[in-house]
Formats: sequence, C-alpha cells, structure tokens
Amino acid sequence: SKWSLDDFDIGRVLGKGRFGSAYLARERSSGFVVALKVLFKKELEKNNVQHQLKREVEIQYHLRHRHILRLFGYFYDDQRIYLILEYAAYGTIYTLLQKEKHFDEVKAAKYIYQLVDALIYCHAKRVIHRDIKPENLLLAANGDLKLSDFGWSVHSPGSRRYTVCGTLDYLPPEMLDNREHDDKVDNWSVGILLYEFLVGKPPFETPSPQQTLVRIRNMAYKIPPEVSEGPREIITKLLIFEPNKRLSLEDIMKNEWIQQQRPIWNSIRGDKRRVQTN
Ligand SMILES: COc1cccc(-c2nc(Nc3cc(C)[nH]n3)cc3ccccc23)c1
Repeated sequence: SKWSLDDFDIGRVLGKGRFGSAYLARERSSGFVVALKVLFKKELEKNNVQHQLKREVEIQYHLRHRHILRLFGYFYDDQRIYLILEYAAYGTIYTLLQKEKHFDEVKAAKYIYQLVDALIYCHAKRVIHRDIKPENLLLAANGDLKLSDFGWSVHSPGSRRYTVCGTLDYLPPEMLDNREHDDKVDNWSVGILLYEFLVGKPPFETPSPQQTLVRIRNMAYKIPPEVSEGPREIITKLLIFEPNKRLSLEDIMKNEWIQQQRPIWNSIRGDKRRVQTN
C-alpha cells in the first residue's frame, strides 16, 4: 500500500477505543487533516477480531456518503495497523449527549434524519451496521452526523458469531437470541437512539446486563409523558419484536414530525447559506 507513517505529522490523541487510539494527523504533501486510528496487532489477535477489522476496512472503504465517515486507506508496520479516516472535529454524539443531558426535538430529528439517510444508503448495498450507538456517531465541523465504526457491519443477512462486549442497550431481541437477522436490526437501533436523544438514556437501561436482556426480551419500556406524539409514534413503531413489522427507513424520512423539523435545521446552521432543500 502506498501510505506509511512518514507521510503524516501526528497531532494530539483524539480518544481511546477498545483496540487502540485515534490521533489527529496531517498528511504532509497535501496538508490534508485526517484521524489516524492506530490498532495493535497483538490486541486484535488476542481478541480474535482481525477478520472483523478486515471486513470493517473493506466495507467502509467502499461506502461514499455525506453522513458516513470516510476510510481513505490503511497501512501497517510489524506491531500496528493504521486506518486513515475522515476527521470529524466535534467528536462523538455520546459526549455531546452527556453534556446536554438530552437533545431538543429539532436536534434529535436532525440527527435521526441524517443517520437514516446513511442507513438507507448502506441497506441499498446490503450492508447492515449492527452497532449503532452514540459512541459510533461523530459530528463534523458543520454539525453534520457521521456514522462510523463498521467493525460489526456485515452483508445482510447476518448471524452473530462473536460475543457482544459492551452495552446490550441497542441490540434487538433477534440478536440477543443469536438468531439469524437482517437489516431491520438497524431500524430497531434507530428507535433506541431517538428515545435516548430525547429522554437522555436508552429505554431498556438497567444496572446489570442480565436485567437489560430480560427487559428487551419482554419489551418492557415506557416512553415518558414529556415526549410528544410525533417521536412517540416513531419509537413505538420501531421498537417492535417482529423485525418485519418495524417502520421502514423510508417511512421514517417521510414522517410528519421529522419533516416539520427540517426547515429549522438549516436556520440553526447560521443563515450563512439559506439553502432550502425541498
Ligand atoms: C477512538 O477514538 C476516539 C474515541 C473517542 C472520541 C474521539 C474523538 N474523535 C474526533 N474525531 C474523529 C475521530 C475519528 C475516527 N474521526 N474523527 C474528535 C474528537 C473531539 C473531541 C474529543 C474526542 C474526539 C476519538
């Protein structure tokens, strides 16, 4: 591959992930700023996830969409693998949500709209993400959402072969029972996210993974009264046990409440560009 570490000036650490860290970096000849994700081969082998990484690279490398973080390339040396990724200046939605506690309906609708736009593109290419959660949603300098971390993505239909580590909060029943599943798993996660954006925590959250598992299986959740009818309807139509009965991504885009918020998004971005996208 044509890239090497000498092609980059390395800047600050952006953050730490499970298998390595991401650094701000600048490609020397062009001055182009990127995020360099450094993964340790030993760690990957120890967790037996090197083929997941291979699939992540193959899938993300070929996806080109304004709300999907670009993977420009990769290279490696004897201990590490380096992913050359698009740099999103404002970090993760996870951090923003922690800071703001919860989003107002305009912001929640904007992020859901942009995420669903990215997922329609992925599903059209038979790619399911399978790991949609606030930690994997980055924010670009213009405030736009960027879906990242395709480490768990597969070509539909999929079946989970690896133990899920980390939160179960976003997994649909069919993935908990390790049953065969299709792209409707991402529809479920959109419902979880919309709830979490407005309420500040995911619907099935409990102190222990075991209890969370029971609550998901029993569909034991309540939408607080302060959530208005528009988002309430979308959440209720996405958090459905039977995958094929869940609201389609297209129907989310057409939803009246989502459409009502759109004119406000453009005005927030500062009326530098009054672009009426109709
Ligand atoms: C593993 O790397 C992590 C983990 C958690 C947060 C960040 C992070 N990332 C980015 N931007 C990025 C990251 C990538 C792959 N492209 N653009 C920006 C930030 C800003 C403040 C705090 C943190 C940030 C990275």
